[in-house]
Amino acid sequence: MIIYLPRVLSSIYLQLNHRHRRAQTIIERYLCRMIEQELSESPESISQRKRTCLIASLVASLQKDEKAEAMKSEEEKRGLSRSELLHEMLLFLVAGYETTSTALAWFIYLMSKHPQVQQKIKAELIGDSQNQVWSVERLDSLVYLDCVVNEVLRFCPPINGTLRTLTTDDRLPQSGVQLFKGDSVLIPFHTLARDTRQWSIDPELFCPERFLHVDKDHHPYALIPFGSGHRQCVGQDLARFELKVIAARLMQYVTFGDGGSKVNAGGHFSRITIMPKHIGVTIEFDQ
Ligand code: HEM
Repeated sequence: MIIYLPRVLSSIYLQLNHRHRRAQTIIERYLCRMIEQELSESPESISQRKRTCLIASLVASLQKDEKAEAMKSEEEKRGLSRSELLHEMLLFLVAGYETTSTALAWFIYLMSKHPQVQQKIKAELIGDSQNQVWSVERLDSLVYLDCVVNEVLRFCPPINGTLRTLTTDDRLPQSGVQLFKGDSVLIPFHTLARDTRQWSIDPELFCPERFLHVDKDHHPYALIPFGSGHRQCVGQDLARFELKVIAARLMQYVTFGDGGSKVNAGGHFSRITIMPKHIGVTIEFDQ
C-alpha cells in the first residue's frame, strides 16, 4: 500500500516506522561491509575486479574528495559520493530480488501446466550429472532452455511496463496523435508481447518452440521484459543467467505437476511486480 501513497506521506511513514528503520540500518551495515571489503583489495585486484564485478566498478568510482566534488556543477562532478553509491547498491537489491523471484514463480507455475516442456528441458540436460559445475559454454549450449526463459518472460513479464517522458513535442506517425513535451508515455510490455500482429504462433499460447523457428526474428520491441534504450535494466544479463541456472538445476532434480484446478488456478496480482496468485504444484523428485 505504501508505494501508492504520495511521496511525502510515504517517506514520513517510513521514517516513523520502527521496523523499516531497523531493516534500513541492517541493510546499510551490510552494504558498507561490502564497500569496505572492495576498498581493502590490492590496487591490482581492484583494477582486475572492476572489469568483471559491478559493485567493484562502482566502488572504484568513489570520489576521492567529496567536499571538493560537491562544490562543482553537475556537469563537472566526477565519480560517486558514498551516499550515491549506497543508493545504487540498494537499488540493485530492490530491483533484482522480487523481479527474478517472480519470474521463477511463473516458471514453476508454467512448468506444472506444460509437462511436455519440462520433458524437453530434461532431454537437453541428459548426460549432465547433478553435481557437475556448469561452464558458461555448456550453459550457452542449452538452446531450448533459452527459449523457455524467453517464453516465460514473454508470457508473464514480471514488470508490466515502463514510462518515458517526452523531451520535445511529437506526433505519432500512424495515428497522428499529438504528444507534448513533458507527457508521460506508458510502454506496456505485456500488451506488446501479446500483440497478434507481431507473432506468427498465437501469442496467447505458451510455446517456447516459437523462438526456434517462426518467431525467432520477432520485432525487437515486441519482447522487451527488461525495457529498452538508455534506461533498460542494468541487471538483465545477471537475471537471465540466474533464471537459466536455477531452472536447469531444478529440472535435474524434480518434476512439477499440476496440483488441480482449485489450488493451481493461476491468475495474478499486481504489486511492484506482476505475481502469480494461485500456485499449487506437486513436486516429484526424479531418480
Ligand atoms: C527477471 C528479472 C528482472 C526484470 C524482469 C527486470 C526488469 C526491469 C525493467 C522493466 C526495468 C526498467 C527498464 C526501462 O525503463 O527501460 C528495470 C530497471 C532496472 N533494473 Fe531490472 N529487472 C530484473 C532483474 C534485475 C536485476 C537482477 C538487477 C540488479 C542486480 C536489476 C537492476 C535494475 C536497475 C538498477 C534498474 C534501473 C535502471 C535505470 O533506471 O537506469 N534488475 N528492470
